[in-house]
Amino acid sequence: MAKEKLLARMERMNGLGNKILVIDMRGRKDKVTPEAAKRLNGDPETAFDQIMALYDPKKNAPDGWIDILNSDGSMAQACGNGTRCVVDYLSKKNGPTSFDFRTVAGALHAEKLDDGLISVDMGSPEFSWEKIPLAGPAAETTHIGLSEPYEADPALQRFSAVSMGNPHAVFFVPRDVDSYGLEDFGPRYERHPMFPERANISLAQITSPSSLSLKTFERGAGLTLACGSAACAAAVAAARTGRTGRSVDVYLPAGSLHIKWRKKNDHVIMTGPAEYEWSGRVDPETGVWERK
Ligand SMILES: N[C@@H](CCC[C@H](N)C(=O)O)C(=O)O
Repeated sequence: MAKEKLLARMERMNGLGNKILVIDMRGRKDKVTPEAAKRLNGDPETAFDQIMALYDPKKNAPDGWIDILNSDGSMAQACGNGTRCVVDYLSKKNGPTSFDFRTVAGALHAEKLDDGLISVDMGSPEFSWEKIPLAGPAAETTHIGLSEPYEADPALQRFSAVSMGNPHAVFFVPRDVDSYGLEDFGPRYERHPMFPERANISLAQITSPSSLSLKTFERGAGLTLACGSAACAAAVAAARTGRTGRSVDVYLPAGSLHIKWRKKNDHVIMTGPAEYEWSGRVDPETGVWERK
């Protein structure tokens, strides 16, 4: 008789509505495959924005290595909301409150705070066109003119580019972020020839020197209710262009994230909630799953 495959523990969570699956791969040799990701996303019960696959600790990552998969099966270098979900999962299970992970983008430190919120050190932003990356030289990445094809509205023809480990284009808009039809042009902008690795496309409306509203069409996942790395990118771009200070609340449909861009070490600290929904088990190769 064929040996039954050992399923991996899977937690359905969300970070301000950003749909996350945490898959605990510690103690295993196999990997969560892009095929499994696509299958899980195709099922309405497990459809997600990102999978956070937690592997055994590696050098300089005492709490584990994290692979991030988008819902189209592609890999991402950063996921702020997903990182908070991993911290919530581990702090409930084992009790610790301070974590050091690693991803393809490097070290990732996070902490569960006394009030239940979770802070993630998202590292330093990068502004050079090669690192974002953009397709060609841009001396000043604070104000970049989008080449055609673009939307008729002038606010949608100029962006700030930031890498938070992953590529972000932030368009500062004068009106409510919901009034622009991001769902229509997001797919085209995500794959615009100026972004060789595609990009997360955000609309940001400044609402005060310490707050902004944000809507994001995520690379590899589409329109989502929240994107933590985009919140960091928008906050950094806003401060860099003098629109806000370095400490802001970023408002999303399900609540807000606090973003602080530290002067002392250039790191961006994102603080917000994570929410558990349900638990299950999954075959990481095929994406066949069951609810506990
Ligand atoms: N939702 C995430 C960002 C996920 C990665 C992104 N789609 C990409 O491909 O870069 C977040 O909370 O940061």
